[in-house]
Order: sequence, then structure tokens, then C-alpha cells
Amino acid sequence: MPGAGASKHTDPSFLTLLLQDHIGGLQVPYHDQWADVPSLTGGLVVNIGDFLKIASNDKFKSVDHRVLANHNGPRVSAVCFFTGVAVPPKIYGPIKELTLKSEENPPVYKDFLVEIFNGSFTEIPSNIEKEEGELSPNNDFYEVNCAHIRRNQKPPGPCTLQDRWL
Ligand SMILES: O=C(O)CCC(=O)C(=O)O
Ligand SMILES: [Fe+2]
Repeated sequence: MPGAGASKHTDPSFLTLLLQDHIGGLQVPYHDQWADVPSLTGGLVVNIGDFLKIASNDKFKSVDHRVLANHNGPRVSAVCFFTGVAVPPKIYGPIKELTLKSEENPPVYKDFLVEIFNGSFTEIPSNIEKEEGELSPNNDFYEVNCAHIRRNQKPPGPCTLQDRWL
């Protein structure tokens, strides 16, 4: 039985670039089953992560994936996460141009800092400079909802990034 190198998860990044060796093991859901992502010599896998899902206001979905280890022998992969910037603090959220003028596409997520996303803060500290109009109304309170900063939804409970891994 192959062991689970990484259980089902999405990446907490904008994009992830991934190079896996000839052993393979990366899988994505396809037609209600797990499908192997074939390893291509010199080919990179590009995963959409949670940050891009939030920035696009759910237009893009972050991809579920998992890794089977000891599939056909030891495997090596190189992974590069393009994440948000924590220092200096920067406010992230759905891209305003996508949501502000559109009644049909209201923001699904609250604005947040990387620390909020990671679960270390629950509110944007008052000493962070907010640019004029950067925060939308009713956005003064922030809930940590796992990696997802959804509006109008109660957090399901504490969740750390480590919870994503077996
Ligand atoms: O090793 C891999 O192919 C993927 C690893 C992965 O999903 C991750 O580091 O988030
Ligand atoms: Fe991943």
C-alpha cells in the first residue's frame, strides 16, 4: 500500500510551481476519482492556491491535490510557493475592480493580512496604515475561518496549516 505523502489539501499560495521527478505520485481529483499527474521531464505543474481563489473572488478555484509517497520508490519534488507578503504588512482580499461596482459579484471574502490568513491575528491591528477606500464597509472585524476568510460564515474552529498534512 502506498503511504500518503501529503493528504488532500489546497495550497495557501497565489500560485505553486512544482517539479516532480519520474516517480510521480501527485494526484488531482478527476471525474470523482484521484488521477495521477504525469511527470514530464522538465515540465512544471502550476497549481492555483487559496490566495488567488480569494483575490479572484472565487472565479478561480484552488486545486485539491494529494501526494502518494512510496508509490514506485522514493520520490523527490521541488515546490515553490508564491505567497502573500507579511512584512511590511499588506492588506489582501478580493480584487476591488472585480467586486466594488458589481452588485452581482459582491466580495465573498473579507480583507486580511497574511498573519490573519495564517491564523496568528484575528483583526487587522490599528497601527497598520489603511489606504483611502482600501477597506470596504463592514470590514472592520475579521474572523479567522481556517485559510478562508469568508464573509457571513462562522469559523469552523481552530485550524492550522499543519492540519492539512497527515
Ligand atoms: O510533492 C509534491 O508533488 C507536492 C507537494 C505539495 O503538494 C505541497 O508541498 O503543497
Ligand atoms: Fe500542495
